[in-house]
Order: sequence, then structure tokens, then C-alpha cells
Amino acid sequence: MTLQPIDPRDRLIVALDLPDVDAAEAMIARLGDSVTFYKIGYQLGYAGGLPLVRKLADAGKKVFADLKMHDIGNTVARGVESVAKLGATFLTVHAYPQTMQAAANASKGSGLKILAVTVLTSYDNEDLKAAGYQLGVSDLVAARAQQAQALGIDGLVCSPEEAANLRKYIKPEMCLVTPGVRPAGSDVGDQKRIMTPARAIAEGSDYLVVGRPVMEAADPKAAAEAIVAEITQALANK
Ligand SMILES: O=c1ccn([C@@H]2O[C@H](COP(=O)(O)O)[C@@H](O)[C@H]2O)c(=O)[nH]1
Repeated sequence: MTLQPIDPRDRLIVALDLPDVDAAEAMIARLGDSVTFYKIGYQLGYAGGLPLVRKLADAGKKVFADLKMHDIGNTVARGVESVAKLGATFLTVHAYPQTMQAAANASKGSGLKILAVTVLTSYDNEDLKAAGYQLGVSDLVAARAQQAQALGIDGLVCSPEEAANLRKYIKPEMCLVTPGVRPAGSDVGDQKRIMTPARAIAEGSDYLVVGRPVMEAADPKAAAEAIVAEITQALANK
């Protein structure tokens, strides 16, 4: 299978983690052509931001609906069908077998790609233990990645720290979407498994999700352009 090359600009997914639609639209205008791929998650989605998925898609942008679905299979399937009608490119579900199976079946033929969230990038081994898991981060990510692949999921959300290992055994067409990306010197915040944009690309990430380092920058457009430049350079060095 020949994989389509991904435009370096499309590899940066900017998380529109903002309180309302007005703030999001002002940010989108400010970012202009520097950003081609946006993510809408809980904060904006629950503040009336889901119609923005269609608006952005109609304006030629790609949209990642980061809704992290997890429910009984029938509810997940109907939810996936609704999101597919919005024109999103990616939708997240948690990496539980029933949930992934329902989402993979419901998205077939729609053009919507399902990403399974393996282990949140704000978790380390201690957090997993506190949540009742016996496996550590790298083993749980690997186990969930294998299940996701077997169930026909299109891609994985993980930290760039896991990308190189996952690349050894997942199909090349399965994409790796990695939050937990921090340009050198920027605040880590609540993220625990992080890498710089250049390192994330070198390790095998396909798409980098970045929120606060762009949203909270004095000049968000310059911040986004600097990350795209770092991605472009890292790809050239590969
Ligand atoms: O494991 C995960 C899954 C999703 N996210 C989301 O990505 C962005 C990251 O934002 P930053 O401000 O760059 O930390 C955010 O919307 C998360 O909900 C994640 O971080 N980790």
C-alpha cells in the first residue's frame, strides 16, 4: 500500500482549547494560513463549539473532534454517525474493545477516521497504578495498540515517547497522533510524557497536537509557524 505524504503544515494540529465560539473564531482569524488542522475538545465542544467543525471543514480546514467517546456500543455507534455528518477528519474514542469495535463499524465508509486514546499523556506509571491498572504505561499502550489494530481502528493517540516502539509493529497506514508536545522552554503544565516537536517527528509521530503553547503565546501565529518550521526541519533530517 502506498501512503500519501502528509503536508508538513497538516502535521500540526492546534487544540482550540478556549472558553467559547467567539474566542475560537478570533483565534482562527489570528492564526490565518499558519494552521490547517484544528482540534475541538471538551472545553469548546461543551460551550457550543461543535458546529464549528462543519464551519471549519467548509472553509477547507481539517478538524479533529477530540470527544474521547466511551459508552455502551450502541451509543458509541450512534455518536460516531453524528460526528461523521459534521465533516470531521478524526474522532477519538477510549481504547476499550467494545467501544473501539462499535466506532470502527459505525465509521466505515464515512471518511471519518477513528483514533483510539491509549493512555492519556498526563498519566505516568503511578497514575495508572492509582487508577487500578497493573500494567505500566508502555505495556498498556502496546496492548491497547494491538487491540486497536485488530479491531480496524485508523490511528492511535499516545505520547511521542511511545511512537518509536509502536512503529515496530503497527501497520504503516495506522497514524500516530501525539499530544504531550512542548517546544523547548515552554511550560509543561499537567503533561507528564512530553517531547519537543522535532523529537516527536524523529520518533515517528505523524501528527502533533499542541494547545497551550500556541493558545497562550503572546503571538500565537508566530508560535504555530515556529512549530511547523521545526517539523519541516525534522522531516528533512529523517
Ligand atoms: O492523551 C491525551 C489526549 C488528548 N490530549 C489533548 O491534547 C491537547 C493538549 O493540549 P496542551 O495544551 O498542548 O497540553 C488537550 O486538548 C488535551 O485534551 C492530551 O493532552 N493527551
